[in-house]
Amino acid sequence: MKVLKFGGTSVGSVNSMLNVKKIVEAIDDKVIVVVSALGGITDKLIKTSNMAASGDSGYEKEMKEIVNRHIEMVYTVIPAGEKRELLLDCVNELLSELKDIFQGIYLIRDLSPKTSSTIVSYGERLSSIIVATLIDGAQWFDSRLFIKTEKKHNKHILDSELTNRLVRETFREIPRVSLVPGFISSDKDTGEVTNLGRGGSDYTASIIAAALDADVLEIWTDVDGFMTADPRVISTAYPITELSYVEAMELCNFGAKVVYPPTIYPVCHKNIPILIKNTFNPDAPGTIVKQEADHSSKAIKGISSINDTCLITMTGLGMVGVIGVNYRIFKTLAENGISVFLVSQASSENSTSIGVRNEDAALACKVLDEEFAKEIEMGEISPMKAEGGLATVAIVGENMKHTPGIAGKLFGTLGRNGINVIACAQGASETNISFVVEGGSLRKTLNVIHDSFFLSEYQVLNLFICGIGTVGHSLIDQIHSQQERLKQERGLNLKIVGIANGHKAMFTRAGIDLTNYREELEEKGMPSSTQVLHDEIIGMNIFNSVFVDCTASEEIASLYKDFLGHNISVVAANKIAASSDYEIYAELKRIARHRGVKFLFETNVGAGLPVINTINDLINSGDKILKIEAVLSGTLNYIFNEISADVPLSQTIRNAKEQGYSEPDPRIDLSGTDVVRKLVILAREAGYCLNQEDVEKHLFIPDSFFEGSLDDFWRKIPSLDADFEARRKVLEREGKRWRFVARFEGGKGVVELVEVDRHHPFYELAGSNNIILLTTERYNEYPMLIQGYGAGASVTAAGVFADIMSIANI
Ligand SMILES: NC(=O)C1=CN([C@@H]2O[C@H](COP(=O)(O)OP(=O)(O)OC[C@H]3O[C@@H](n4cnc5c(N)ncnc54)[C@H](OP(=O)(O)O)[C@@H]3O)[C@@H](O)[C@H]2O)C=CC1
Ligand SMILES: N[C@@H](CC=O)C(=O)O
Repeated sequence: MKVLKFGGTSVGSVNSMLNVKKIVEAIDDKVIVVVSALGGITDKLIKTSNMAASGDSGYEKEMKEIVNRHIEMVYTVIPAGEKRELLLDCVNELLSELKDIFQGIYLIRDLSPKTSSTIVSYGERLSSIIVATLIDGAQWFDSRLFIKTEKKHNKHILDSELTNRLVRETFREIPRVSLVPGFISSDKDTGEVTNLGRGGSDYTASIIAAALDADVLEIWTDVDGFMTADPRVISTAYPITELSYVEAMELCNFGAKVVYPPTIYPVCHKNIPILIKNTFNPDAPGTIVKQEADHSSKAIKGISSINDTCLITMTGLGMVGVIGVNYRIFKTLAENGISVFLVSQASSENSTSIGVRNEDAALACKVLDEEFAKEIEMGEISPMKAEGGLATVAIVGENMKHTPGIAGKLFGTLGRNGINVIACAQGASETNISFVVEGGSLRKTLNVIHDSFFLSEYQVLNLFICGIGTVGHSLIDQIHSQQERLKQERGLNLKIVGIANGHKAMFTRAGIDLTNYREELEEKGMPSSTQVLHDEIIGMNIFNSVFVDCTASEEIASLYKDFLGHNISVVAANKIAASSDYEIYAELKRIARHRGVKFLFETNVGAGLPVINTINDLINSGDKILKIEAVLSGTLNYIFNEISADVPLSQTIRNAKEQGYSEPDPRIDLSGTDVVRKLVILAREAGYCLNQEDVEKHLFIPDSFFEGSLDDFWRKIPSLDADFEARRKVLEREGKRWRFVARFEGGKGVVELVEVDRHHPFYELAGSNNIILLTTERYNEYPMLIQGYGAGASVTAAGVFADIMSIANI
């Protein structure tokens, strides 16, 4: 025998009603069907009662709507004929009783709890007779006759013993289909109508299932079962196939409103499984709740949350070692009907925090301040401190028991994403870890935990790409072409959630489709500005996020500090920050370390060559960099390799720009600034404190060429062509080549144009290549040499990509 319960949404519309009929009639076994009121009717009954009691004649309109809803339902789901007429008689009679009760309330302006209970009972009484008529051969039973309550502490509590006996007597002979109104009951002494509380229809079904030893209790609702997290917040949440009774209890007690919490106990006691099914998607497997749920699966089964938390904290040295303080706190709160859902006490006993709903906070503080008035007056305890606008999150799962590292993983993940845990609690049962965070962090918190505990086969990195020129565009292309492979083979979901250039910016949590991102940015992007980027990226408060700077902008570099401070890693092709004032460089590194995020800029020197990582590896293993000698400018090396009798200096500069080697403003390369920046960065990474102004520069283009605008520069530069050609010829005759060399030794840096002969290691350096010679304590007689492409779109983008991958750490 099965007990099926259909909730308000399942009997709320014509289609869902017909689904209920189909589901029940398809069952071969005997079945007891418990139904709630038509969706929304209980709320409407309460609202209409309150209106009538307050003398608002608008109650009549509400009543009319209640009447119409039921009559229309009868006309649409029950075919014309004798059955419908009989049903209409019953429905009209109930509705007319209800109308009279409302009128009475309106006249005397009084609404007693007893009348309220009577009124809400009409919802289930009406819905159940409609469904009983709809389902072929169904027999209707009045649950007020066998679900009995007694009054305790001013509340109507189920009398289990009496109810069980009456249920067994009522269903001594179980018809093929029985129809029972859920939620409603009656007082065992007075016979007055009572109820089992909002959501009580689940409980009715569970009581009947347990009393009659049903094979299964099926709860038919409007979702596919218990979900791993709130699907309105977590788009990747999915139904949980199996839960133990304890796990289900933990989840539904705390946020997940799939089942009314008291429902679990009666069936758990009898070891009857609960199957949660979706009336609107009956083919979905749903969630099965039973004694022993699958232990081989993930450590946590679900995440629940309440975005309505106020933390009340009581502190004071006067609490330390004093017996009975907690007893007084909970007694006082209980006496005032305040429910506490989280308790956290320091082992020093000098502070206790309790989580209550925001609406209860003022009263809780007041009654506790009164209870501890003496201690507060003596200064032994401080007045209660209430911190509202918080959210409580719980992770639940029986597999957490005796599994080390779950709390570590949880709090580590939260910390890395800059989520501050205000209070936490874990019971010794180890099936639930609850913690409190700022309300504004709830979405990020749920995403972070869901991603790390449920989607671990797909680690997500959320990328904001700023700058889509030579490097940025190539990077996006590379990511686009590797996205699927990384997902399948490496379990990494690289999601670009923001793209910006100097004019437009676009952001989306779901990830940008990279096929036509340029057109989309142009058409749909919002105007871009440093402030917009700052506010949008921090405002999105998205987990595992990385800001990728492919601009050469000083303003964009000035954002890193705030991004790192908000736990957003930074990957920069832009050299401005790492080569700016030493204090800024050091502070950015400090913030990144402190926040547990990364500030990476490998491509700042030698594009995709592993220069900075190599220096870091040498230093970390105890080596010391004694000397750096290098050609660090791809542009300048290209120019000095390309210049010839046919290709003058000015043309080589234009060619370097076209090849994507030079800076957005090539004067940065030609003035030696780019190389100075690189040398400063290398020296700093090698452990020296060097600033750009400390580097000695011997340039080959007069300073006057860098004055004025970029257009002025392009106009003036051909005037140097003849002189350079004359000097080049002399050099050629001598069998030498120009190399722009950067040197750092003994704390001093120099950049200069050097004429090298064929014996020099830099002589053969082709194209835009870079070369770096590192003399260290270990690599002394024979320095370490790193050589290869030192500029260009694809190699630089690949270097940025490698930095991103090292954040993913896979
Ligand atoms: N090219 C190379 O070989 C290497 C380059 N780098 C570094 O990479 C960076 C990018 O170089 P590259 O791709 O060649 O430069 P590009 O000039 O080709 O591209 C720069 C991009 O940055 C955007 N941008 C500029 N200012 C802003 C701003 N304030 N806000 C948002 N976006 C902005 C530009 O947008 P818009 O077009 O709208 O102005 C453009 O999309 C530089 O810092 C460079 O030093 C590092 C190693 C090698
Ligand atoms: N403009 C730079 C590009 C790499 O940093 C260069 O020419 O080396």
